[in-house]
Amino acid sequence: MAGVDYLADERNKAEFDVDSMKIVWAGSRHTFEVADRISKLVANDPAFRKDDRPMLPRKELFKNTLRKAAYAWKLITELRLSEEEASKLRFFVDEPAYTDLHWGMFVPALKGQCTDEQQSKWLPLAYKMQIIGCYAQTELGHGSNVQGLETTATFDPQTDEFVIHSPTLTSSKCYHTVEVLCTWWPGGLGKVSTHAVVYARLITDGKDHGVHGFIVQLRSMEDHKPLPGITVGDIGMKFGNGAYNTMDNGVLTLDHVRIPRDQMMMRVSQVTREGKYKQSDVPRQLVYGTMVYVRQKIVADASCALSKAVCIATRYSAVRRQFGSQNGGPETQSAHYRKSYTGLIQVIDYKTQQNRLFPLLASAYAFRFVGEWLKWLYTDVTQRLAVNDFSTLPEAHACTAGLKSLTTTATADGIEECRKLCGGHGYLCTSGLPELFAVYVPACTYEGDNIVLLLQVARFLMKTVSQIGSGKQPVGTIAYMGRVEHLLKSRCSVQRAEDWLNPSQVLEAFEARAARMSVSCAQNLSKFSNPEEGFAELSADLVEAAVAHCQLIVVSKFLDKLQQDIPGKGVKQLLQAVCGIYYLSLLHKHQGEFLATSYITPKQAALASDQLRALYSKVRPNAIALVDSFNYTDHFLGSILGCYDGNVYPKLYEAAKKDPLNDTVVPDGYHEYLKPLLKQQLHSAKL
Ligand SMILES: CCCCCCCC/C=C\CCCCCCCCCCCCC/C=C/C(=O)SCCNC(=O)CCNC(=O)[C@H](O)C(C)(C)COP(=O)(O)OP(=O)(O)OC[C@H]1O[C@@H](n2cnc3c(N)ncnc32)[C@H](O)[C@@H]1OP(=O)(O)O
Ligand SMILES: Cc1cc2nc3c(=O)[nH]c(=O)nc-3n(C[C@H](O)[C@H](O)[C@H](O)COP(=O)(O)OP(=O)(O)OC[C@H]3O[C@@H](n4cnc5c(N)ncnc54)[C@H](O)[C@@H]3O)c2cc1C
Repeated sequence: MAGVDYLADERNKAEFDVDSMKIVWAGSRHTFEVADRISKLVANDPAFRKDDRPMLPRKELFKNTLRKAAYAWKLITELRLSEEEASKLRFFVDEPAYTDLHWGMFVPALKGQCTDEQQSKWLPLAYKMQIIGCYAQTELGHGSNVQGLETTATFDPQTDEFVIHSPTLTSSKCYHTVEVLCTWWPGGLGKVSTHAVVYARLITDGKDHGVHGFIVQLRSMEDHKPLPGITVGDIGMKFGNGAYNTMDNGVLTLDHVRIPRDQMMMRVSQVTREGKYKQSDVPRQLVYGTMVYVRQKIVADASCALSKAVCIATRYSAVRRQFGSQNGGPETQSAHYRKSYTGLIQVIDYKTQQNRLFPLLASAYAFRFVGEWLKWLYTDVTQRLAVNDFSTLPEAHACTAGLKSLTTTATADGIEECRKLCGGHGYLCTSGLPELFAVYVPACTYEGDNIVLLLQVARFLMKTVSQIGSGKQPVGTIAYMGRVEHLLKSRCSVQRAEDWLNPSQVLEAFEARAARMSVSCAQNLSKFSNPEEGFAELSADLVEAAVAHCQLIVVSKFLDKLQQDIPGKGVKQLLQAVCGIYYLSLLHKHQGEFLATSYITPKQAALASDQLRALYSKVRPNAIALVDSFNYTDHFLGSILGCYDGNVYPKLYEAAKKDPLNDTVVPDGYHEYLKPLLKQQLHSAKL
């Protein structure tokens, strides 16, 4: 059967040019070519094998990751890969490792929070990986509440050093009942990092100046042993087999560890030789800058994880057949399927399957485009910060926080839905979906718990509403609040299902819903004499208003994308249909909010559902081509159910045969545990 493409008929149905769509998905022809080349390099190199991951014991798994990371670094240096190529290599190797924290957080923290002089000392070492760093912020007792961190950095003017110390019960500041309040969670900390950016409360002359970042050396550069005063290790196994267990998330206690004064990251504020605390002109929030950077990256990654799951579920839904007539199949079926599956229905043709799958397919595209836009926004804010323009920082914070929350929640839920869409076989590790879910789901928690982040968006929204009428015109993603009077009064003008394809109508519907929910929250808040109390009491409503605002951003960026020139036969038309599925499925899911805010009528909601069904039919023949456009190799997908040729069943059978349990026909343990049991039954039966 080798070489047969069981999805060929599906591919032949496509009404658009897949090669052009691949470029749209990648972002540009150049990005496509880089990704295509690097993905093949990884797929064809046995050193990057990953199918054994779920079966390896932790120590072996971890050592294997160290080997892969060292080998990847060798390739990067020997092949002189550019930054873009190296990051694609990491992406296609598809294994969380300490290098993520080194490149993704340690280096950005040095860049964003160190002075030029400090950068010139630390960055060259980090770039060459002569030091390996992690981002040590979260403590056992504090993660979300960064202001509440209890590790201290006390300046000692005698020696010109900071004394970094983890609090214990003996510390007057400790309000917990555990004995040691250590740093807990940082990736790369447990076993690898030589250095860490540690966040601690800065104390000078007995005064607490709040949380600041410090560069702390953890391990000897000679023998990798922890330096005096430092206790460090791994925090133990995490959810799932393989999965995030390739990462050494760590625990760290610092017992009066001394570091030179110039290892405080001093871009935002400084401590002088005399111990004087000085604040630069830049806002204090820049201490949180690394998180803004990483949240933006996480949004871009969401479309990758979701598209991977959707690719698997879509291909398998076209392969899998259930029920249907036994008397002859549709003419479009391939010879193989005509023979073996005559008349059975491909599960992708069930409307319920489409109703669960196609909105996820659409979300993968939507998150791709909003991720591209967010990258642009982040670049823009960085350029502004460089010339001391801090005006767009609050919006950048709200957008990165909100979109990180929205996209990771939808992606984690979407991966699990894809597992269910694959029926029983989705539960097999060889489907790739259990590991994908286990690796992905902590994204809802790390870099800010998703609810905590939505509450940040809600604060931003409430602030914006409170400034309406003050003369300060809202701009950017919040500009619609400037038209709030109109949005509160307006009514949806849809009369026929097709009217829901009108972009300005759709945009107004999402703007009106978001504006009305925010204004309603603000009105309710104003009834409280203590605003903080009101905010806490109304937080569930505020989170919903924040979600409405973030969904509006995603919808508007997808619609904006469709305004661009998109070359390739049928590509734009298909993307219009995909975009329609994205916003109409949201409208359907949140119908209650659109109706409750009285912007649409029940009749108009019903017309939206009619249009959504019509779009499912439009997308159905293109579904396989739409997931082929992600251009994922079988290695990257790591899924038998999602393999390109659709030859699922023989591969499942072969993989099962290779399971270690099948190494012997009679299992280990038979003689100790089964035989005596069976003998005993035989004996008692005889009695
Ligand atoms: C094996 C093979 C390997 C191959 C190797 C190949 C080699 C590698 C080559 C290349 C590789 C490249 C790889 C790159 C990979 C990159 C991927 C990155 C992976 C990431 C993995 C992530 C791991 C996880 C890390 C973490 O989790 S770190 C810890 C994160 N912690 C949090 O997020 C805590 C959440 N809490 C907070 O953010 C805050 O405390 C808060 C909730 C925002 C509240 O802050 P607080 O000050 O208390 O609050 P407020 O009073 O509400 O706010 C005051 C004020 O500030 C504003 N604000 C708040 N935050 C920000 C901000 N971030 N920016 C700007 N402004 C902010 C807020 O709005 C308020 O403003 P106003 O006063 O104006 O209202
Ligand atoms: C896999 C993984 C990797 C990580 N890597 C790192 C790392 O490299 N470096 C690092 O420093 N940290 C890291 N972390 C830690 C991570 O950043 C924190 O776990 C995260 O910020 C959430 O904080 P928390 O654990 O304190 O959750 P908590 O805040 O304790 O959340 C518990 C619950 O309380 C709710 N909650 C909390 N505050 C509020 C509020 N104000 N209002 C309403 N509800 C609230 C939350 O929604 C949640 O439901 C990692 C975590 C994980 C899981």
